[in-house]
Amino acid sequence: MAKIRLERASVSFPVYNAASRSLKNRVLNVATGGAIERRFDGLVVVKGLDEIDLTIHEGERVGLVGHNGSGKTTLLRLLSGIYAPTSGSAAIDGECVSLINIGLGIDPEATGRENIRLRAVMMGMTAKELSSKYDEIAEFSGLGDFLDMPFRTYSSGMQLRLAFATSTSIRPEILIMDEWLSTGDEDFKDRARKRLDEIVSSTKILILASHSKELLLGNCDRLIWLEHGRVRMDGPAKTIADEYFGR
Ligand SMILES: Nc1ncnc2c1ncn2[C@@H]1O[C@H](COP(=O)(O)OP(=O)(O)OP(=O)(O)O)[C@@H](O)[C@H]1O
Repeated sequence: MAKIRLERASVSFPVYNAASRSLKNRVLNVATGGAIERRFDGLVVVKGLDEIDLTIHEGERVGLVGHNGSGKTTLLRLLSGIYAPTSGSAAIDGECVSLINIGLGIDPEATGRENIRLRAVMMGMTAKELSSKYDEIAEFSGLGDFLDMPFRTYSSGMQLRLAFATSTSIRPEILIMDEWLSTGDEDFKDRARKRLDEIVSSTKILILASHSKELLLGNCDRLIWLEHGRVRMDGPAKTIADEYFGR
């Protein structure tokens, strides 16, 4: 069973060149950002996430909302295994794929074909899995002969096609997203939307951070409202969306 469990999980960022003398130990009176603190040894740290307790079970579709800097991306990165908690614990059970940065692992000098392989390895695909999916990825990209050209020669839409085709080729148990990837020309947009719907509906756990009420209500049944790196509210999507966005 896929499952996520965070216990008092914090992620803090040390900032070595902060103009720390100007930092007042003020109460948080702005909506944005995590808490900025000066540690006992004088170092300034930003608390991206502050002692989060969270359990997500198989079958849940969870949306993250919150103002800029409230900790959404930090939480997605923690759940994807990009960050480890600086204190507390994070147990992620299940094969997890993050579509947060689909360009990760791309080498601009390598060809499209080589980049499909690079990205696949980064996503944890085995050689056998890749060989069974390779032709489908190449075809979905619609890049034809350009697959033998270096990635740097691609237009931005072509770059996206390749990264998207590769990143959405597996069906993970846990899917992590922060935007609906649907750029590209009309033809690709349509196909991309369909493929994304497929991967979203087959995943056992979805975590989606967004500022769009429509997107969140359309895809999530539970919403978590983050504020200053803490959970402000957690509950049924509609209830929390009404509170956060207003009715
Ligand atoms: N690499 C970093 N170094 C220092 N501070 C960071 C770093 N990454 C994030 N933070 C801080 O952690 C806090 C949470 O940031 P995060 O990116 O998680 O917010 P967010 O909710 O995704 O915001 P947005 O909606 O603007 O994308 C912010 O105060 C930010 O300044």
